[in-house]
Formats: sequence, C-alpha cells, structure tokens
Amino acid sequence: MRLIEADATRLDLAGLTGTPRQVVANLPYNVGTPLLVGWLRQAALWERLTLMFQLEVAERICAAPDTDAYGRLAVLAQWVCTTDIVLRVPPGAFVPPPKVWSAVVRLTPREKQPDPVLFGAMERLTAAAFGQRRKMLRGALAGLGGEALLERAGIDPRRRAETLSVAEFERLAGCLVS
Ligand SMILES: C[S@@+](CC[C@H](N)C(=O)[O-])C[C@H]1O[C@@H](n2cnc3c(N)ncnc32)[C@H](O)[C@@H]1O
Repeated sequence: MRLIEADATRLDLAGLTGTPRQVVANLPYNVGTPLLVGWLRQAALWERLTLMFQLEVAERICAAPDTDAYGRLAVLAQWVCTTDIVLRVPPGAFVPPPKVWSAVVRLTPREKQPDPVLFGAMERLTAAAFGQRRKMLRGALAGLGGEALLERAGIDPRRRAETLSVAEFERLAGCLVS
C-alpha cells in the first residue's frame, strides 16, 4: 500500500496505476460531485467506481426521468455508466454521526464511451436544460440553438428537461456538435 497525501481534485488518479483500475472511496461531501463529474469525463479509464455520497446525492445520480431528483448528474452518470445504489448507511454508522444518511453507489462504465467533445456538449446542454428546469426546453436552450436544435433532434420544443430520457439527451448533444 502507498499512502499519497494530496488534494483529490488536483490529482491525476489514473496516472497512479495501470489497468484494470477501480476507485473505491468514501468521498468528502463538499467535493463529491465535482470529483465524480471529473471521473465521468474519463469513464473509459475505470473498470468500476464504488463511491459513498450523502444519500440525496446518490439518489440524484441514479434518478429516473420525471422525478425531482432527475437532473444533470443523473444524465451524465447514466449516459456513461450503469448506476446502482448498493447500500444505504444510517448516520449512526459514523462517529460522530452526521445529520444525513449516506449511500454507496456502484458506477460501471459502459463499453462505448463518448469522445471529450461530445461529453463537453452534454455538460453544456444539461447545465442549460436543468438550470431552468421548469421552463420549456425551447427557452432553457435558447443560447444553444433553442427550437431549431430541438427540432433537428426530433424533440418537441415545449417539453421540459426532466421529461427527456438519457437517450434523448444523447441525441440532442449529437446535434449540438454536428
Ligand atoms: C467522508 S471522509 C472519509 C474518510 C475515510 N476515508 C473513511 O472512510 O473513514 C472524507 C475525507 O476526505 C478528506 N478530504 C476532504 N477534501 C479532500 C480533498 N480535496 N482531497 C483529498 N481528501 C479530502 C477529508 O479530510 C476526510 O478525511
């Protein structure tokens, strides 16, 4: 075992070891989401990520469309990985007990991964779409092509972000880069 004292947000984690690589971590809650998004950007590098988050974040990662928890994190994570909550952990499991429940999420990268340009397009798309999630997509995506983009992807411009499946977001991201 090698102990590395470093800031995880600045560390080249994949550079530390060869394949197959797994990340197993009880993440600090304040940087859990940015760390996960960074690892999803290079999902092909990992065999699996097994990560503990606060339960609310775990539910957002694994959420289905048409639910309050469904958003940018669900689309990004489920686009490049299969995701499952494998364990819910009560506050009393820790000393001192935190105020919230925690959960372990297993993310298994899919065989086919998007290139960095497409991933970047998806990040911009989901940030805009869910940044104004109560708005119709033609308004929320106005800065990215709005109605014309949605029509090219065959998506009704009056729909709202939370009604779109991951596959529909993938179609939109493809139109954004083409
Ligand atoms: C939820 S605790 C988990 C601690 C330990 N791994 C365990 O499971 O008991 C998260 C740990 O990450 C550390 N931490 C916070 N921000 C960090 C960062 N940017 N880079 C590396 N470690 C960080 C915290 O100090 C804390 O010890």
